[in-house]
Amino acid sequence: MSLMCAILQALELLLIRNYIPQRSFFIALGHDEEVSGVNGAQKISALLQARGIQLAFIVDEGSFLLDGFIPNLQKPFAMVAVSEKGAINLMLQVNMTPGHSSAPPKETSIGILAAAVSRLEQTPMPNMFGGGPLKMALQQLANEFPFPANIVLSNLWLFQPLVSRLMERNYITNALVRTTTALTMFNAGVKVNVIPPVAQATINFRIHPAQTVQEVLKLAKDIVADDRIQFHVLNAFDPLPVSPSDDQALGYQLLRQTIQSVFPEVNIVAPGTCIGNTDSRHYTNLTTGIYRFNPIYLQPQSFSSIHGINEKISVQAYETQVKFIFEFIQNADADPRPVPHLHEL
Ligand SMILES: CCCCCCCCCCCCCCCCCC(=O)N[C@@H](Cc1ccccc1)C(=O)O
Repeated sequence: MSLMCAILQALELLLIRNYIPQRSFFIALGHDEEVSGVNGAQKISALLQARGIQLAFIVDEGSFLLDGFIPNLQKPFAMVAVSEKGAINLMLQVNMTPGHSSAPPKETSIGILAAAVSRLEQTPMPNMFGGGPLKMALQQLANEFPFPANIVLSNLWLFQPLVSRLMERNYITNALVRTTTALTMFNAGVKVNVIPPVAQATINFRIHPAQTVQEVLKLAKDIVADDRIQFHVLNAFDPLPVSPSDDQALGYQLLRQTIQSVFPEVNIVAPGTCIGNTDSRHYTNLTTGIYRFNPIYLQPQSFSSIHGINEKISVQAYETQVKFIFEFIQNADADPRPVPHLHEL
């Protein structure tokens, strides 16, 4: 929400200064991002496609200036998400004969389903470290760590098994190395003394970039391993393609340039994966350059306030968001050629 306001406020500032852009900019603000974007972003994207429009790149929310997410890394760094996890909303259902609770059968629909979802929760999907942009990000960050972490991260060919295990230790970095399994809904029973005929549970999987919907469904079926349980895929999509982040990648380099100008204290801009989903996934038909970055600092302690209690942004952080968008639009307008990244010796 704050990013949307910052975009509008930055545009207002540009208008006040009579700014006339050289290239075309499209501002697409969907009204239903939090409930899938099907009637907003998806329709906007279809309309632009019907008008024959191709985009150089797009920028959306989804990643931040990260501060304190990796132990021993003292300084914050900017993570521009060049990919986004896929997702499956899977409904499991058990149908059993209803009856009087005074003489219950050995197993009920609730018991069977509870055991199945518990097996899913207790059996994490495989650790896929090395199969997405994360490895590249850690290699770029290596020199920011003190000894011996710098040596470990510079030699992932040797230490990959160790680092992949360390990433599992907290639930946020864990989400970067595997498909996550979240039990989000459970419905069964309407009366205290009736054995319910139907029990339903919904599981929200977020798919690691190195896996597909079909692979995750197969793993889930193998874990559940109970023919009495029906699988209903409510909706699903594969992880998003990885957008370029090399020296020629216009959108990525413009973000890097603007981050270095607005946040001079940040040394590293690294590519990453967005663990949530954004409206940007509806625009893959218009560009191969999709970048997710919100120019604010995020600390682990404020992560739980996203979609949680007391979600907030400081006035100063909001002002910096506006400044970032204001500069970014002008940087993107200045020169169509990418700004090369200067490697330090
Ligand atoms: C090298 C270590 C780095 C540590 C990385 C830490 C990353 C922490 C940042 C993660 C924040 C992710 C927030 C993404 C915003 C997503 C917005 C959102 O909530 N979208 C909904 C969209 C949706 C999708 C499908 C149905 C309904 C809504 C979502 O649930 O993903």
